[in-house]
Amino acid sequence: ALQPASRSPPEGSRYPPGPEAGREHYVVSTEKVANDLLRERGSIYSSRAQAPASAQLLSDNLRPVLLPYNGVWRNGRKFMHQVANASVAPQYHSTQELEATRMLADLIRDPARYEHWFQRYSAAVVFRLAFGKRIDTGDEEIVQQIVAVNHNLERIASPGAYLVDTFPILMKLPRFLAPFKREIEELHRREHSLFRGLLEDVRERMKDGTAPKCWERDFLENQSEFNLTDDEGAYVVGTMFEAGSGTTSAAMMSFVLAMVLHPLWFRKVQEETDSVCGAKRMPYLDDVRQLPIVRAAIKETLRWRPVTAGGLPHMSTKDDVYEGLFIPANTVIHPNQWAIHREPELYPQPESYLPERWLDSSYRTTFKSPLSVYPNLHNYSNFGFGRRVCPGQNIAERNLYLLAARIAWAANISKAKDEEGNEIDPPLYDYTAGFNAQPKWFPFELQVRSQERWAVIEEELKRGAESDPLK
Ligand code: HEM
Repeated sequence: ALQPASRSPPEGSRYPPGPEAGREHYVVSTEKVANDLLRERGSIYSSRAQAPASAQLLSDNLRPVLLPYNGVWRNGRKFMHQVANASVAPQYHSTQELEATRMLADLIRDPARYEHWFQRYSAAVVFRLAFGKRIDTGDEEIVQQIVAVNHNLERIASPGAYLVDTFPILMKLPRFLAPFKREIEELHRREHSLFRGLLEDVRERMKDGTAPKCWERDFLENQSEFNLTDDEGAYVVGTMFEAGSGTTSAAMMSFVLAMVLHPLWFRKVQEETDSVCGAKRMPYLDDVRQLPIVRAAIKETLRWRPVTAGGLPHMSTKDDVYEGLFIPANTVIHPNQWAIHREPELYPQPESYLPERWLDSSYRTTFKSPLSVYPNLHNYSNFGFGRRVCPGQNIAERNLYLLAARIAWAANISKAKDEEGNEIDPPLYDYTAGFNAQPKWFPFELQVRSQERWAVIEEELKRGAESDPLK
């Protein structure tokens, strides 16, 4: 369950282990050990290794996801919790529902671009919450810039991308001898001015009373309480947006893959949404309580194809002993989610997509009642561990249920057919290697279930546009 990693991070992990010299790495492959160390001993195992290229040069020690266990991280974390949890209150339901309707309409009109729609609308939800702006009427250029920031982070944080992560002594080179410094610092300037620009934009709109309630405004109104500088606050909000959009869309792509490969489960999800909502209205967030099959299908998707497959590594800050094993300070612990979610004692037939393991009481290690509450994603290892656990998990959870329920309610999904009418099986595992593991584009068919349902979507689009506070 706890294996030395001989300095190589697990497959799928895209965050670098940091300066290598003499550093120990352990890969954790059971939930118990991950919880024992990262959660129960959270005061020791909640830091991150500081890779010079991504944490220092690109982020200037401002990006919360990469920060060590220090005061800036703690202050940022408090803010993130507060705003993310406030954002799932009932008055924000319509925000997620409106964007979900838009996504559904675009997906039905042009299913082949499903990757684009998932990305765009996962981003749209967080964009609204973070900056009080609609992504479709907002500045398209800003959206593109944020996508570029994400790409840069992924590239620069990839293990082996920059020699300076292996030999931190290279940081001592003067700028004129270190092209990598000039290159990455330029990228930092760009992302810094983008994040600050978004903050200043809300500050300006607050002056004339046109800034809607959003995370940036919450920050500016309570800045002294959160004890964060303008730069720190801008990075907290900016990187919540960054961490929140790609992850949710990656999970949705795996959900569609699961449904194409398991048509019986897709049928069950459809039957459930039909029995709760009928044909005359689509599912809403308030219906989620009554949709255990939808929740199970999502939970099983995340188990079967965890988004952060290699897990985000934590680093210890003190010497420790675990079951007789000495773990020195500054050890990097990789919670390998791929393995954690395939522990056969907890998940029999781990390679199979079996939503029933969350719904049927004969699955003793996973089933929990009542089904109006379980399954859910609370404390689910997919979102990490302990003090570093994903602060956006509640937002992600609602988005995933809502999108899954609505796709099933609105459309039929099936395998694509070749010219001779034979079904095309999408590959079981052909995933991107990035930080967010997602299936590469695959063909499938998606059609609206009836004109009646399409009319409901169009009506809802109209109604949503009229009542949208950001219109
Ligand atoms: C399916 C969707 C998502 C998945 C699977 C996911 C997963 C994760 C994981 C595994 C971590 C690392 C936790 C650890 O170190 O133990 C993390 C951290 C983080 N996530 Fe998420 N996440 C998702 C959605 C979101 C959303 C919607 C937001 C924001 C609105 C968000 C914001 C963050 C931030 C800011 C961190 C860094 C926390 C820190 O280092 O203290 N995530 N997420």
